[in-house]
This record gives sequence, structure tokens and C-alpha cells, in this order.
Amino acid sequence: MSLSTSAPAEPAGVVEAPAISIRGLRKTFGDVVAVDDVDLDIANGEFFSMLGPSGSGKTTVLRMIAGFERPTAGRIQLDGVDVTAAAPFERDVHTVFQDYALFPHMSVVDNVAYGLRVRGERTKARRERALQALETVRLAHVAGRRPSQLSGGQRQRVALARAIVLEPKVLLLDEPLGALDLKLREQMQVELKQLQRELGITFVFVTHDQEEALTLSDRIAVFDAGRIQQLGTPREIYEQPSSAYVAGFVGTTNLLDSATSQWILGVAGEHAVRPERLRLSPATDTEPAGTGEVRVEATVVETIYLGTGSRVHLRTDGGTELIALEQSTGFDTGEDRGDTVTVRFARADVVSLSSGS
Ligand SMILES: Nc1ncnc2c1ncn2[C@@H]1O[C@H](COP(=O)(O)OP(=O)(O)OP(=O)(O)O)[C@@H](O)[C@H]1O
Repeated sequence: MSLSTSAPAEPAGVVEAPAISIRGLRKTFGDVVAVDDVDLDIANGEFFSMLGPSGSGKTTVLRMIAGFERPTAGRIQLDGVDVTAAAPFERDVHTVFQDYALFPHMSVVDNVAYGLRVRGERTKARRERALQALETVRLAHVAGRRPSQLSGGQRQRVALARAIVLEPKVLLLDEPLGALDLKLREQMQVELKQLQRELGITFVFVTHDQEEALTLSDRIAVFDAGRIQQLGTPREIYEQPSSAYVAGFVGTTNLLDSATSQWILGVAGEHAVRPERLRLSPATDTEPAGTGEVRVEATVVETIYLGTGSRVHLRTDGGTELIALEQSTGFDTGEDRGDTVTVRFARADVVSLSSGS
């Protein structure tokens, strides 16, 4: 796996240790290899996401960074200091879980102040700081309520306030928005991103939601079976997926196997092209393919209206299934099933996928 995508650049002459540095990290549970030889550097102030399907090992990596799990092999450094064997409380990180883990019998402000109490801070000071943290997540007005008197989104924000009041260098977030409905989730995504920018804290975010990872992150690690399949910016991951796995997991894509590539593109090897790159025109368009363009005839299998546009499912003469995403302007997708259309796309939009992954 290549680590060529570097973290945000440092000013010349400044050598700063990464917020988190992981080398050769491995974790097994009996016969199960949960995490397999992971190398990773996360920069200070970075919004870093670990993305992958259930069971791909991302939570286990997070738990090892937090100190809740001991690695089977490898080492973890925080700010240049080896913490592989350190207890969770000895690490300058804080974890926000999906289930919030708020104390139901305490008021919101007492929930937020709890960590400061454990640290032995005086009552007045910790109340002030807790209220300040609640202000940051815009919840000072519900400070006296119990968690049960809050909405899901508000509870999530209390959990965040409880974490940021401790001013950790690193915030670990394990599917923190997983329990929220879509609308609230989207709203919280914006708030989370703003909060991270304001505070400058390093965020390590675990999610199985590719859209969430693309929206929020400076960089993303895509996990599969305990390994990082690709590491890069959202744009790199989306536009230059390194394998069929990443191309298929992050967004929808048209995968062309080697035989199909040979037939449509004139070259062997596996390739991918995103649905929004396909342009459709009626079969009456007999113009040959232009320079750097691919042209193929296909039959409309199904057209699905999406509001902002349409998703058109197609099948070529050779039996290859393709998906085209049409904006509501342009081609009139009022085409009937069974109609023949011309599909065009630029060669520059075709990504060659590494073999064997
Ligand atoms: N405490 C444990 N004991 C045994 N196996 C475990 C334990 N924790 C995790 N595993 C296994 O390790 C693998 C990776 O799990 P992990 O929770 O890290 O994946 P994940 O990508 O975070 O999944 P999810 O999104 O479902 O949380 C899975 O096969 C899981 O069953």
C-alpha cells in the first residue's frame, strides 16, 4: 500500500511530529485478523476519516489509538511519543461514541463538567468551562436539562461538548452520527466540520458512510479486511480509485472488466468510469467518436427519476451493464425502456485499476 499522499504541508523548516503515527499495526482476536499491518500518519489539525464496511477493522484501529485495545504487533505514537503500552487515561485523546454514553441522572452541564471533576478542577471553574463548551455547540440554553429531555442531535452535541471541554489534542469519533436521521445527520456534519475548523483539534472519524467521509475529511483511509486499500484526499479517492474495491465502495461506478475494456476502450486491464461522466444522445447521433472520446451503443434498461436528474441503466450489445447519471438539463431521459442510445465519454475520465485488488 502506498503512503505517497502526504498530510497537509508544513511551513519550510518546521518539522512537526504527526499527531498520530502508526507503524505495522496488527490486531488478532483468536483466528480473526481484525487489523493487518497498518501504517498511517495523521497530521495535527487534520480531519481524518477511516471508511470501510462493517468488520473491516476501522473501529479496532480507533480503539487501539485510544488505548482500549492492545495491539498484537506494531506501535502507535502520539505527538512523537510512543504510547503503544500506555493506559487510555495517559493519552491526550478523547473518544466520542455513537451511543453518546451520557449520564441520565445528571444535568447537561454536569455531564459536560464530569471529566473536569474527575481531573479535580474546582466547582466554579468547571461549571464555567462546561458552559463555554456548551456555548461552542450552541446548547447553553439547555444546560439545566436532563439528557432525556433533548433531541438526538442535541444529545450528540452534548457528547461533543463533553469531549471538547477537556481540550484533547485528538478527538476520536466512532460513527458519532450513526443514530441520527438523514436530515439531522447532514446538519450535524456541517456543524462538526465547522467545530473542527474552529478548534483546530485533530479529528479521527470512523464511518461506513462514504458520502459522509467525502464531505467531511481532509483525507480518507479506505479499509477492507483489516488493511488500508487506499489513502488519499476525498478527490483522489473518488477520481483516482486504486482498485475495483475502492471504486465500488466509494460512490457508484461503471466497472469494465478486461474483456470489456478491450472491446470498448481497445486496451486490456480493468477500468472504471463514473456514471456522471457518461453522456447520452439519441441513436440518431451517428457522429463517430472524437479525439480522446469513447463511443458505444447501448439499450436503455431502466430510467430512474431522481428529482435533480435521472439514473439511466443501460446494456451494451456486448452485454455490459452501464449506469449514466444525467442532470435534469441536457438529454431528455423520457426515453422508453428498450430504446437505443449513443453513449459517449472522454478517455481522460477512465481510470485504470490496479490488478489483483
Ligand atoms: N473484541 C472482539 N473479539 C473478537 N473479535 C472482534 C472483537 N472486536 C472486533 N472483532 C472482529 O474484528 C473484525 C474487525 O472489527 P471492527 O469492529 O474493527 O470493524 P469495523 O470496520 O469497525 O466494523 P463496524 O463498522 O461494524 O464497527 C471483525 O471481524 C470483528 O468481528
